[in-house]
Amino acid sequence: MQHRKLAFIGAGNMTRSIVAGLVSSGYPKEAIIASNRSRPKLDALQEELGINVTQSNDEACQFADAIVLSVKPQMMADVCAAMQQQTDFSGKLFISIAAGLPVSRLQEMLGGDYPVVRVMPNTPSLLGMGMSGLYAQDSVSQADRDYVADVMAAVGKTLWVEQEDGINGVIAAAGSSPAYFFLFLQAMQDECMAQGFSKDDARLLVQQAMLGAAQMVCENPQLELSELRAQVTSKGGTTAAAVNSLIDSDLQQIVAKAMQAAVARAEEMATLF
Ligand SMILES: NC(=O)C1=CN([C@@H]2O[C@H](COP(=O)(O)OP(=O)(O)OC[C@H]3O[C@@H](n4cnc5c(N)ncnc54)[C@H](OP(=O)(O)O)[C@@H]3O)[C@@H](O)[C@H]2O)C=CC1
Ligand SMILES: O=C(O)[C@@H]1CCC=N1
Repeated sequence: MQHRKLAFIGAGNMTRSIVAGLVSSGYPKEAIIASNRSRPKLDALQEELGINVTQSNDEACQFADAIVLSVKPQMMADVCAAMQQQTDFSGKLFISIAAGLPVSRLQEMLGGDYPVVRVMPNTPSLLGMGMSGLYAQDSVSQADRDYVADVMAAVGKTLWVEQEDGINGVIAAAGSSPAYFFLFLQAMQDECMAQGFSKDDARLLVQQAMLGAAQMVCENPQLELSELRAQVTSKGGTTAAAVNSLIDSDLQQIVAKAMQAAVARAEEMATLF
């Protein structure tokens, strides 16, 4: 992989997840810089990961060949407007991880048709277990595409989408979805506790079941998910009772509605910011 100088503008949860994954995969820490409005997150990144940090977005931008735009979508316009006053963006590659903001809007914010790759990552990148969707317009060079794909592959799996609105589908399926799984597990943990387990024991039970199930999914690509479920479900047994209860409560529809809400919000954000 090329080790271009890489800047992260905004050092919040997602930057931390990607940078930690990158550093542990061997990306040189001297080649990474992060900027942030306030100091504490920068100090933690410097101390724990050894990367360069600054409170000046301009300094980060000037240091780098590739710039990851990692502030909240509603902050993006102001951040880009301020940076373009101080820095010549020629020759720089932009990587936006912001939900909702299309390339055309990002280029407007940047003040020119600079190459932009949109990436929709998720926080398990921290552990090298991320899932990122990528999109670029045809004008983005193969070298730039390969670089961004390599960076994200260092922290997890990647999937290119052909159409830009595919990124909103990635948000619903992978960017936001760790939160759905955490919510599901929390509900299970709460019920375990209601059934008499301590909080720690309840967590152990549900997290290990989730991990084992996820591993079985990954290691059996030839088996449909419904088949894996069938293997747990004895006729007239306990799993059938639980699964039928979920089906009767229309889990399928609940999940579909939640994912559609994520897409709708991403579409709305494109009009708001
Ligand atoms: N969290 C997630 O799971 C995912 C997030 N994303 C996207 O990643 C982006 C960042 O999200 P996330 O990391 O969760 O958000 P956070 O709020 O954790 O991080 C945003 C960071 O930006 C900093 N910031 C705000 N204004 C400025 C500024 N003017 N200059 C420099 N830094 C600034 C904030 O600093 P301060 O500490 O001072 O407030 C904060 O640390 C968003 O666009 C989001 O859509 C994409 C996929 C998944
Ligand atoms: O909630 C959000 O908007 C961001 C994008 C995907 C995950 N977090």
